[in-house]
Amino acid sequence: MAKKIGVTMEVGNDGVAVITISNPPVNSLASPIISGLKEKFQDANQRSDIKAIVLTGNGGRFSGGFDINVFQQVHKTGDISLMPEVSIDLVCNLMEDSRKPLVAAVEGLALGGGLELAMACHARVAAPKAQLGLPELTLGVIPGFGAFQVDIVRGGQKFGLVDALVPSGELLSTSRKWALDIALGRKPFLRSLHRTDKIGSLSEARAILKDTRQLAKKIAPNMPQHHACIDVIEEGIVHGGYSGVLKEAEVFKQLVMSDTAKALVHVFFAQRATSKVPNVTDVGLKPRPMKKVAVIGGGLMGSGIATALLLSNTRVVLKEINPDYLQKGIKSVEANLKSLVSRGKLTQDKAGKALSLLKGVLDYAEFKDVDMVIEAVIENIQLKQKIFKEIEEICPPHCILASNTSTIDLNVIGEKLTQKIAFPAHIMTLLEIVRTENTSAQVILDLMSLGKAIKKVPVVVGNCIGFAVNRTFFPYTQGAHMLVNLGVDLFRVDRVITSFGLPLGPFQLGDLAGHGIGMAVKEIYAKAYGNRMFRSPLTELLVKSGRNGKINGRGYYIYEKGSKPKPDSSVLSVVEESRKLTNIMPGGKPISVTDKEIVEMILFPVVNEACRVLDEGVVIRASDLDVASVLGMSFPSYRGGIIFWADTVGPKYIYEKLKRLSETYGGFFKPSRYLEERAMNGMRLSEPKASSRSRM
Ligand SMILES: C[C@H](O)CC(=O)SCCNC(=O)CCNC(=O)[C@H](O)C(C)(C)COP(=O)(O)OP(=O)(O)OC[C@H]1O[C@@H](n2cnc3c(N)ncnc32)[C@H](O)[C@@H]1OP(=O)(O)O
Repeated sequence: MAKKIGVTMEVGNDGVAVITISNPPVNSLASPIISGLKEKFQDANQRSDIKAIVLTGNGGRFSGGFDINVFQQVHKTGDISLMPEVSIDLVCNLMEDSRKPLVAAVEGLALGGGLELAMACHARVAAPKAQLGLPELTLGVIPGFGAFQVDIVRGGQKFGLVDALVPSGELLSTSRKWALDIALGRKPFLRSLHRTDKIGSLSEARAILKDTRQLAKKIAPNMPQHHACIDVIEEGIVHGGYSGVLKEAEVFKQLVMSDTAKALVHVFFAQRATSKVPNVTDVGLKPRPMKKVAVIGGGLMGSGIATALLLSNTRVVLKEINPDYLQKGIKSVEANLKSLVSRGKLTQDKAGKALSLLKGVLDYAEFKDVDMVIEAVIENIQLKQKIFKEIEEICPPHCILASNTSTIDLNVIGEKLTQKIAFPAHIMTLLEIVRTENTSAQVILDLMSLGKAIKKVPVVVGNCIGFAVNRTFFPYTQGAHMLVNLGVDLFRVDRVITSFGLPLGPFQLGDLAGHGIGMAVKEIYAKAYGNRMFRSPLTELLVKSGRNGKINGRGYYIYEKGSKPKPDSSVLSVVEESRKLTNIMPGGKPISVTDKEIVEMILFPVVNEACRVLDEGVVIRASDLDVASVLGMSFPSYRGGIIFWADTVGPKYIYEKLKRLSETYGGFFKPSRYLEERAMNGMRLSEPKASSRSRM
């Protein structure tokens, strides 16, 4: 059925016009909707049989905001005139200043521009599950339809954003009545832009803005939209609402064209593209429900996975090898739930309900009717092989067998193994679903659906050591070790990388993961990709000196309860030992590098490996790797993900830099064939290949 896109107006006998936005699935404010709204409001204002107006959305959703596809078109064409004029023409002139009262009847989503339209009305009536929000900052822009100005005068969301909350079935009737009451003078006719009663004195406002600017500088240093919104608010406070609206429209257009907006809009669509898997989601299959899932291993990973499943209402059987470990596993699940409750993210009731779905076991008896098994034991090939051999006999034929390994080849773990799913931690949003030759389209679909149910973003990838994310990022630590062995200060490296936008520098990340694990993982990568590894003895020396990382309070940093990690200057003797052993400093003297060079020596090898991942068809499309890098490695989303960023920097530049570095420092930096080809042919890394060599 064709989508019905448009704006309708129906006028009732009571003299109230109901204007309805219709643009499935989220009633986004595409250009025809905006022109439709202008036309209907003009009409309603002119018609003498209309006393008042109600604005609403079709299909149980008010509006998901401005049409983000338009941002994408502006980015592709560079033509800002594609942005329709909304804030003055529609929001101020036709809505705010309308002679007839307007009431928003809000059900479901009212986001971004959608909420702004509701705020331009003279009152808002909402149904209980309405979701109101201004997510524009996550797209690199600010609310551009006048929201900030209205919000300032309203005194923020908590105070009076919604005038009444009514059951869904009464939403329209109450809104109509409310609109008529305003028209008849029984309720106040409030035009927000004219109000000043909720704004404090200028000096108070300036003090708040000063603090907010400092906060934005601290938490969002690389994101211009956070700073811009403070400027726009200030304009409204100092020079009045209309001035604010004009400034907002001007700044909005500048921000739409910014690199940050380009990157964030790319990530928005890239994330949605991950749910489209050729021959899986387009062949009419339906996901099967996962009612009962077994998790083997109650450690950090296993208990995290169990928590996520329980929260999605799935029965979980948690298997451990002895009562002690089982008790620990159950306690970890309880602690995870408790922490959600204490942070206000879960009610006590729901936590209790989730826990009642958990059953701890020490044998496989419960496995005979499970829909899926997720193995989450330590990274030991023999142990994993033994487990899968045992459960293959017991589980029902439809059961999906999955491993949570992050490094081991799935084909080595078990012949009948249909799946690997990676949950880096229960707090991470990425879910890598690794497809082997044995994995059917149905199983992939089932796992994608389960992934969404547990609020993860599933990305389907091919089988290789490290899969998509860990494989792409294995050179991350090595580049950092190379720099330190060349004489660069390790704490400076961490500082430079965090100011680039990663939450942790490579050394602090190593501390967090634990250096014992780091050593084991390094061996696995050395076996698979040894010809392009930089072998640094630093991790081994660190472990030898009793520094296992955060886990024992000491790594490159000192970890004390209740305080931030402190750089440990005594680790420098370990670093010196490593430098002596590698002996790579030219002429025995530390090299001198700029901050930019530090970023390049660490992240260009990552881009190089990402190119191999693309070349081998480990991901379906380049943008999947962007999403995986953002959600799995916390690569800054405002840089668009690893491939998007590399395309912004330029494949030719990266190729030439790596070539020069490889001539000086060896094979670790040698450009890959894919990168070389793209650089030579002036192609972007993200452009699809003519013929694809896929691992899926
Ligand atoms: C001037 C203004 O101030 C500027 C703005 O308004 S900017 C826009 C502000 N709005 C937003 O940021 C909301 C963005 N959307 C979302 O967060 C989520 O899509 C949602 C919460 C609305 C719905 O989530 P969910 O139900 O999981 O569905 P989801 O898969 O994300 O979206 C369904 C489809 O709607 C599309 N969509 C969602 N919001 C859209 C929007 N604002 N514009 C265009 N398309 C949109 C998605 O791309 C997706 O398309 P697809 O099926 O072709 O992939």
